[in-house]
Amino acid sequence: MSGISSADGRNRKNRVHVYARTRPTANFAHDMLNFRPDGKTIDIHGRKDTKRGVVNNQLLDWHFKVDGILHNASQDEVYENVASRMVNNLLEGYNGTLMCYGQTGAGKTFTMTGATENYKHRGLIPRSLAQVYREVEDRSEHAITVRISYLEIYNETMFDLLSTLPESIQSVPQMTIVEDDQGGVSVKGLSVHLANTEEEALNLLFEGETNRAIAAHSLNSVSSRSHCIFTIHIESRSRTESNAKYIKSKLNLVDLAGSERLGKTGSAGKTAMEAMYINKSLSFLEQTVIALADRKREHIPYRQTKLTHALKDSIGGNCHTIMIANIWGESQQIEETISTLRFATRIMCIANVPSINEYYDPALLVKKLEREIISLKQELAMHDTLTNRSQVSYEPLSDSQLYEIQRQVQRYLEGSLDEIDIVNVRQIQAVFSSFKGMVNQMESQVENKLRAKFTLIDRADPNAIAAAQKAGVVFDENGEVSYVGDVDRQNFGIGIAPSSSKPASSSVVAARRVKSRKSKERASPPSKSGAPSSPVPSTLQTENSSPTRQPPDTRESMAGADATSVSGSAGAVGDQMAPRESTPPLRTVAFEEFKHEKGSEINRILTENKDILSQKKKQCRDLAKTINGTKTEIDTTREALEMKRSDRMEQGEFVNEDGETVIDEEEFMLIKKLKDLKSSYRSDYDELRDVKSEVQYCQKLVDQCRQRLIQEFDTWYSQSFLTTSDEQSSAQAGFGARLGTTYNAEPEDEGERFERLQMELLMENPDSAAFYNAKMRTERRQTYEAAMGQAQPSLRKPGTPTITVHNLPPSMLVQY
Ligand SMILES: Nc1ncnc2c1ncn2[C@@H]1O[C@H](COP(=O)(O)OP(=O)(O)OP(=O)(O)O)[C@@H](O)[C@H]1O
Repeated sequence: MSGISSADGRNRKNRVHVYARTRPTANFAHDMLNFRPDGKTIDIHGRKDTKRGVVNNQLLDWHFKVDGILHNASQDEVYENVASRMVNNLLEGYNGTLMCYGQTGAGKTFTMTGATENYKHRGLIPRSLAQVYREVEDRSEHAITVRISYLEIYNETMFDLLSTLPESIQSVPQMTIVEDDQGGVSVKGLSVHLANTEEEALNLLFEGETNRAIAAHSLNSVSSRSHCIFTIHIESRSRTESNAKYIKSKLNLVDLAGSERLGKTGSAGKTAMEAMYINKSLSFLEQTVIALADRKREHIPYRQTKLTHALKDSIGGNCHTIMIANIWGESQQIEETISTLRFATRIMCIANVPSINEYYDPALLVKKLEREIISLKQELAMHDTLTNRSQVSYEPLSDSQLYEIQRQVQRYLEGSLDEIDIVNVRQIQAVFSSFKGMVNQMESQVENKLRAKFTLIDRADPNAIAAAQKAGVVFDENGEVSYVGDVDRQNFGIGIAPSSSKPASSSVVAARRVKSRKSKERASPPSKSGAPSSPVPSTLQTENSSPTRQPPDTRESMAGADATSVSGSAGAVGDQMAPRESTPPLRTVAFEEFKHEKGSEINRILTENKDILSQKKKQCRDLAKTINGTKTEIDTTREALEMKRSDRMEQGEFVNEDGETVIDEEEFMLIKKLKDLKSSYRSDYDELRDVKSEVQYCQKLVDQCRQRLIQEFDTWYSQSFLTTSDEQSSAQAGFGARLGTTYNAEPEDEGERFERLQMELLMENPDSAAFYNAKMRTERRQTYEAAMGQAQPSLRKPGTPTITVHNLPPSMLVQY
């Protein structure tokens, strides 16, 4: 009978590799051990020996297939075949593990460390170190540090072979195996030594060897009874690229304790105990290997012993792993050989996917990103220069820039500015935040005003509801106000609390104590059925009848809350335009109509001025482009001229009889060109200054026209739709519907009224920026009006001649 042991995944590239190395012996059992010519298959023919027993009585022939057989191989050959590539990979950032496994005396230590007396016999560790330092030297573009650690596991206790040896096992400093987030393993308490040269590294190896615990053993007087892990740690950073990336890798060179079975050693006492620990850890290593090879297994019993735990990240995973199965080819050792090869072929089934261990230094990464930002900014600045947007800056906005943006937003809201100049993202953010700030400010102003006038009734508060009901307020089944009793209407006004003042669930009905109210006639009497049909002002009707309450313009609805006649947000446009006693049209809708009828002349002038303004702005942009082009040409010409001059100086100057320097034609042409360019630069620059002044002036005219249009509209609107003084005062209080809209008989202009209201509101806090802004605006307005004098177009009387921007001397604009 025969059986063949091999790895299921032997054709897979990414798996643990195994080489069988034989210990040379004069008594090699040629009749039992045969190596096939493929250099990979070992045939074993067992003799039935009932006295000694065989590994498996059923099988007499075994065939093991490994990755290579190193029979009578020199240390050099072993290194070249097994370790050389792995060391190369180590320097590239791959982790690697090289293990020697086999029975006591099979040559594990000889393979790993070698014989000290003969240089030729040095093992894998010193040879690996030599190659590491050769590679370090060859990779001068990298700053590579090499560190060494040497761990021994003896009877389940860990020793640091590179620190002072403890006097007894009790005084061994505690070391623990720790795992990081990426599954990496390290031994806490194990010293890791920097080794700058090969010599330093070899010294560490010898120091560790001297410290290695050695127990006398019946089979071999120098046999090691412990597992030893010699680790070379590499950290490599590029010297040329100043990036944050670096690699960190390690190569474990593991000399496992002898794997022979307890019975064979014939040991007793302390040595028997050692053998028990060794067998236990190797048997757990075997279990771990079996579990790792089984892809369905979820739990891998790494932690069962120190050995498997310490090697957790070194067998399989992202690491290159190679095992050398040391065998002793004598007939007496055949069972151990079979056992070793069995284990070795099992470990071949463990898959691994080696990968480079790259890390990022956070501090360097931040620095790198900062540098990248700077260079991107420079690139953007260059781009802006090329596209004539040189005024764009990517630095945080200064206080004065923020103030200017705030001012522009304010003017935009007032309607005196058409566009806000934005050239970069920071400005967009600042504009939005300015809008947000102003909306919040206005909301709280209106809310405060409402709170000053209304009593808010919380729907969740039964006492408040009862008090309101007592006063005549009727609530429907949804808790909405449906009716306000006639008697108490004299004392209570009704409104809806602003949505921002309370959460919707506890939203309130607001009842206001008013001085007097004569508009009872507007409230319809209760219907015949007794239920109040439409007794409340139109706002309430709209609010209550709407099945899903639309979010109206907050300011409009807040203004509406204060007035019985309001510009409601519901209803079709056509409805809004029809003059109704209780519901005037939406101001925006009415304004559109006004612009095309009553205010058409003012609107025409405004449009005309806006067109001129946009023409002037375009002219300004074109001129700036030309000027920038001329400037670039001046620079280039100047540079060429300077080069020409320095050439002339180098060659020696020609001077005529009058002592004047003689220049050649080319230099003369350059001088002439430079002169012409400078002159056109100057004249374009002057023109630009004038056009800029005209733009400023045009802007003012447009602003003024717009103000007049609004003012005229306000007058018309209040005369057409709002009749009683009571209603006018109510509408005035609702100024938030459109900033600064007024309904007085002698209307203030929009700006004045806004300023007045803002001043009133801000008097409580005169230090605030808004107060300062309002004050500044008033002063500016006064200056402006004084400067304009009679030149101001009268927009009240259509047909009055207006002054267009063309007629105004730039000097006057500059003064302004
Ligand atoms: N390939 C080899 N060439 C020459 N000598 C060898 C070879 N392999 C082993 N030996 C010799 O065999 C003896 C035992 O080897 P070694 O100590 O390396 O065995 P081991 O497997 O490490 O044993 P233990 O498990 O007890 O540590 C040593 O004297 C060593 O020099």
